[in-house]
Amino acid sequence: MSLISVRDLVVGFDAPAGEVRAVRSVSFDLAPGERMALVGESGCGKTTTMLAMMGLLPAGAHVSGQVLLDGVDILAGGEASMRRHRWTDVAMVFQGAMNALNPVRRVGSQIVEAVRIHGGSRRAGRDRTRELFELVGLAPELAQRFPHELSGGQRQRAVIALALACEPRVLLADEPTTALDVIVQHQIVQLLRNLSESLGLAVVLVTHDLALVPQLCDRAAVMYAGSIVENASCRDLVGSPAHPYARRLVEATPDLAGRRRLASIPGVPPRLDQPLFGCPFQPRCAEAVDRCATEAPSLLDLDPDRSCACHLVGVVV
Ligand SMILES: Nc1ncnc2c1ncn2[C@@H]1O[C@H](COP(=O)(O)OP(=O)(O)OP(=O)(O)O)[C@@H](O)[C@H]1O
Repeated sequence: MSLISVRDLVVGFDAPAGEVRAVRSVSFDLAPGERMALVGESGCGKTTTMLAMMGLLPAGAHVSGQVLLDGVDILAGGEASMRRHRWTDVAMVFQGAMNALNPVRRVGSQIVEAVRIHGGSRRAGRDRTRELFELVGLAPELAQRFPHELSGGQRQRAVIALALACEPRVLLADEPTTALDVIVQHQIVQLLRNLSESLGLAVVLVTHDLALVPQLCDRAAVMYAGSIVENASCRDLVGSPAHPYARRLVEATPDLAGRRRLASIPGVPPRLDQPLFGCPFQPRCAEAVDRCATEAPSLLDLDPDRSCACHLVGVVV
């Protein structure tokens, strides 16, 4: 059985011009220790999906669908149920988290506090901090430092340690390497991989940088305008992307495109506060046919390991 399954997740936000439908029926499953990426351009609904899984959407958000943990829908029980599972079962490293540590408190004390909030003693918090620092590759004495006394990479390790304080089974990592140089990026990705392997931690990596994905993940779901348009193993997605948008993403990623000519993706994603007709990628798709403008494609299985939402895939691509 899956550890965590997202089923038909829909999220809308009230906005002056009408409801912003940020997530449109997203579904995926994650087994213990599995690592999946959620990839796509800015604004396609990646962060909103993660916040919904944490029960941390802002007021005014409408959510439907299910988040099944061990087969039980944790969304259905409202905030009380989310509070039981947040941090202890599902934890998140937020976008820009390196700046999210409390600047006036020593790093170690922030982890002690997290353990205490969840019922542990101060002593247990200190022991856990030592354990976590070792786990994320930080020298124990760094626990006494303030966040500004750490390097960017050390801060991100501390943020990951904080997220792991209550031994979650699922870690949602939202752009965890943004603002880090390439070498440190690689180290953080390596750390997440080691943690996943040694702890059996399931990881969702949210990123717009497809080049990072094969370094960490087994599979990737490509999101466009609030929907998953392709879900495949990293090897298939990078080696032979099926959806035209996924192909453009691969071509637009220097490290993956190799010596291939780099192509940018012309046009912009559709507004999410307007009704969408047909395939949302159709206005930007060089291969679109008449049907694409009027009929929304469903996400269909191409084989047991890959699904894709495109009228052309499996026909003439
Ligand atoms: N609180 C909110 N109120 C209204 N609209 C919102 C709110 N939060 C997000 N949105 C909109 O929802 C859509 C999806 O945003 P989201 O942040 O999930 O995308 P993303 O793929 O994570 O992008 P990024 O990589 O830039 O974070 C965007 O159009 C965004 O403007």
